[in-house]
Amino acid sequence: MLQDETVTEQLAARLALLLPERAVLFLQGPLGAGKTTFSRFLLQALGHSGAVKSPTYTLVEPYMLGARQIYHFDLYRLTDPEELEFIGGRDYFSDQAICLIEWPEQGQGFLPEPDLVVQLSYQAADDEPVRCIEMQGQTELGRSIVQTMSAHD
Ligand SMILES: Nc1ncnc2c1ncn2[C@@H]1O[C@H](COP(=O)(O)OP(=O)(O)OP(=O)(O)O)[C@@H](O)[C@H]1O
Repeated sequence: MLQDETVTEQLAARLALLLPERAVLFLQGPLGAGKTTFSRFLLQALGHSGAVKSPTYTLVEPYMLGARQIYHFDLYRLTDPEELEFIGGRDYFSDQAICLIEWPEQGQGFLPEPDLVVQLSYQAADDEPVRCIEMQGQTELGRSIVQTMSAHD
């Protein structure tokens, strides 16, 4: 699916409506593909107002939105997945929370199975950047989210 910011915002808003209190989302794609932008739109759709801090240095940024706990991870700077242990990773993942995880490849072996993989890609074509977002459901929850979203495409 081709994406500009408005389409990305709408997609994130639709996804937000379908997320239960506990879900694990992997946000994958190369540098600059739009992972943080997608996270920002999703957090805003879940009720966050104001800036979204990039958790590149802190690894994780927590949000309490209404009754919902959300953890936004950026694991780009993780050199060893075991570092997640030191920041209390297992507690985050066992919580009743929505975990948005950028660069999940860096946490391999330590992260829970994702419900949904959001794959973002970016290509420069004739000066016009072309962005795509694909969603893949990996659990029953993830598959039902993808099915519901595709039904309204
Ligand atoms: N759907 C979109 N439409 C237009 N511009 C976008 C879109 N998504 C992201 N951008 C722009 O692309 C740039 C990179 O986006 P972003 O920081 O979200 O990428 P990222 O994948 O998180 O990068 P990194 O891996 O470096 O953290 C930003 O300038 C952002 O405004």
